[in-house]
Amino acid sequence: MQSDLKKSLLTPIKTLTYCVTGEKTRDDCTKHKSRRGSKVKSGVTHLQNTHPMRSYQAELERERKVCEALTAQKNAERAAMRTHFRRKYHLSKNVKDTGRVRSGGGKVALPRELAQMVYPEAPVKDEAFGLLSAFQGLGFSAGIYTSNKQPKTSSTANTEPCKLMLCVFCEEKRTGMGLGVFTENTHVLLKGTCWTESDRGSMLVSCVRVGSSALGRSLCVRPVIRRSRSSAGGPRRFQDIPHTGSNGWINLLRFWKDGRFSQLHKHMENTFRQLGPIYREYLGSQSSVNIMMPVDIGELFRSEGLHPRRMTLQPWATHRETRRHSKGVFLKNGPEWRSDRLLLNREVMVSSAVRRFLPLLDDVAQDFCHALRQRLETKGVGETGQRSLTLDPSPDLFRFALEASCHVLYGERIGLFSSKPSEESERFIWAVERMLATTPPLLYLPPRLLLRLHAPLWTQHATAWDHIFSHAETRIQRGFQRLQSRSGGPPGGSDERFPGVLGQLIEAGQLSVELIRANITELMAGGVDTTAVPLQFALFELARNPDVQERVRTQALSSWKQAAGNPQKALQGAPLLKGTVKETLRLYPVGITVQRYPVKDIVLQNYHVPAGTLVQVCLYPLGRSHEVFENPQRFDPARWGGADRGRDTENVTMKTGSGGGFRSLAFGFGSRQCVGRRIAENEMQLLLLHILRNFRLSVSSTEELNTKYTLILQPESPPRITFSTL
Ligand code: HEM
Repeated sequence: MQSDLKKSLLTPIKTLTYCVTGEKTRDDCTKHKSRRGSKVKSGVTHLQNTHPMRSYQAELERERKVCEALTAQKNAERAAMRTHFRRKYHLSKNVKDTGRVRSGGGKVALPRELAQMVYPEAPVKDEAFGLLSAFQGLGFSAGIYTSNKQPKTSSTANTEPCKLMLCVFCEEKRTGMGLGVFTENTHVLLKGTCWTESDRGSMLVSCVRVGSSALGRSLCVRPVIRRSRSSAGGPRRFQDIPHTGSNGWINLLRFWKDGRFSQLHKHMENTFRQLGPIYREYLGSQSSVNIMMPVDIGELFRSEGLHPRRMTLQPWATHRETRRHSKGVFLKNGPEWRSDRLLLNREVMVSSAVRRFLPLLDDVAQDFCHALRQRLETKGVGETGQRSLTLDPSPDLFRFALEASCHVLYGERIGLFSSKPSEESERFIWAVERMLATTPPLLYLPPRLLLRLHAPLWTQHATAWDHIFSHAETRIQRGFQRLQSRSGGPPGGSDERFPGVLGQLIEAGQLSVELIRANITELMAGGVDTTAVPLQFALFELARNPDVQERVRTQALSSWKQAAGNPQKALQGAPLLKGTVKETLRLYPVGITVQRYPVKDIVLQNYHVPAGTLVQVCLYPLGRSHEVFENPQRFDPARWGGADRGRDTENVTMKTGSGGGFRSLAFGFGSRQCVGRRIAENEMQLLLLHILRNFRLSVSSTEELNTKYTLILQPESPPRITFSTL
């Protein structure tokens, strides 16, 4: 019975197997088919039960299980990381985490490097980046350091054991996830990319995840990728631009936690080193593409359009809106900006305007030196005529900048070099400093919400602005009265003195009173710290480079002599003074970025960047880049061509097509560049001229100055400088 049953079942199965495998002749098959007639059909329904199909299905099932296990493991890893970071940063709990960890088998075996990051024994260098890169291998959107779509790499190739590496370019040791060994070109970076010593900028090495080998193993390094600008496929996609993590809020949290806002310039420099000459950054709700190479800046400049736009400083704009003040050129955009800007250019940018205000700046600079000489005589040490005094010059420089601004803008001296400067002026300086310091943290928060909440940060910011406005208002009122009394005077007896930019604007009568007020207040607010701070850096650099100081002095003295008291001629004959200002701003750019929204799609570093993207030119890394400047650490005013008198080689090297220019950008570029540029440049050069004529500068330590960023770049603590009479 049993054997009968076996036979009756096995025979059709065998026959069908032959049909499928072809082990027997086709004839057999057909013979059988014809013999069994309609039964064949029912045989086909059993096809799935045949041996090869069963094994195939079993294999599929095995693979599915492996796949599920891998996914569970991957999810569990992510969950473990999330839990870790949630705990660490006190973020709200996600119920999925425990579920995922359970589905991953309860005990999640993290790759060794990952485990080290989650439970570090010793903090790794550059921890914040380590945390970010921890997400990289997991394909977790919050922290990918290189482009989010990495090219696939064969898992067999170049998977070498991970080790501690030394990057020959930045000479930093790298540890953590994604480390790999790369033999051919000697060095490799774990987080993203690095330029090789021999071919910086074009050879990139990046970490990629290699299929399932990333689970339980480290990431591996793929071979050098040559990035060709003329790649046959055209520019790469915007999404492929390397970035510092796609979750802006996590990035923002990290920025706050690490106090990275005050070191934004250094952060940018490091990020370029790690990711190459272009990267994207998400911070809170903002995102930008950051660049630093002159060739890219040239490209950006050519796409800025007729009404170039910068990133709006929202806290400033909100202050104007809530107080119902008009906005000046700094905050305006479009045709409105352009018409105001053209009128202002006439009063502060064109050479006839410069000729008008130069003598006023010269007066203030000479008075500064006179007051300092007197102080040396009374408080300095040494014999009469050879006195020296060591001091922190920053309070004096702030007073100088305010006095100079008031003289040029209002045509008024406010007596800040007297032994007892007015309290009102001191309060103004304090208000500008407060306003600048409270701006960066407010940039990433909604000011109107803070206003409603009466947040102290917002209150401080708004109060500082109110103070700046009331200071300007008093002077503007006085300016109007002065002009009225002047126009009411006897015919022919009018006062021919320069009435200041304010007076010029009133006389021209093309801007409304409200717009004059808005613009003059902006010029006042923008004109003090921006010049006082670079002057600190300039004095420090001259003091710690005595040879440079001597060369600049020699040229300045001879030019001053020849100019016979004409400040304009004196500056023209001493281009090293201009070089000193440029060199100072190269190393210590006041505003660390210049931003633009291109009006058309552009290609930067062979990546497509759509119109309307916020692109930031990062001035600090640019000024210190070996790619752009020879020996960038050296303070060398002659690099700008001042050694042979009267030539401004910046213009000579300004080859827009090749990006040959676009190296000295502290004042921005194009039609939207700093409107106070001519005031600032001349003010600083004249002060340096008179200081070098009067004093020898020295410092006790030639160590680098630590810097911090509070909307402007400034020394962490002001340098002390010794002034000795010549
Ligand atoms: C060393 C000193 C200074 C530096 C480095 C500096 C830098 C800058 C930069 C980078 C910009 C943006 C330019 C752009 O987007 O292309 C700017 C804009 C501006 N600066 Fe300055 N600045 C300085 C001094 C001054 C002074 C003395 C004043 C006023 C007297 C001033 C008033 C302004 C104003 C009103 C704008 C907005 C211009 C516009 O949007 O049209 N700055 N400055």
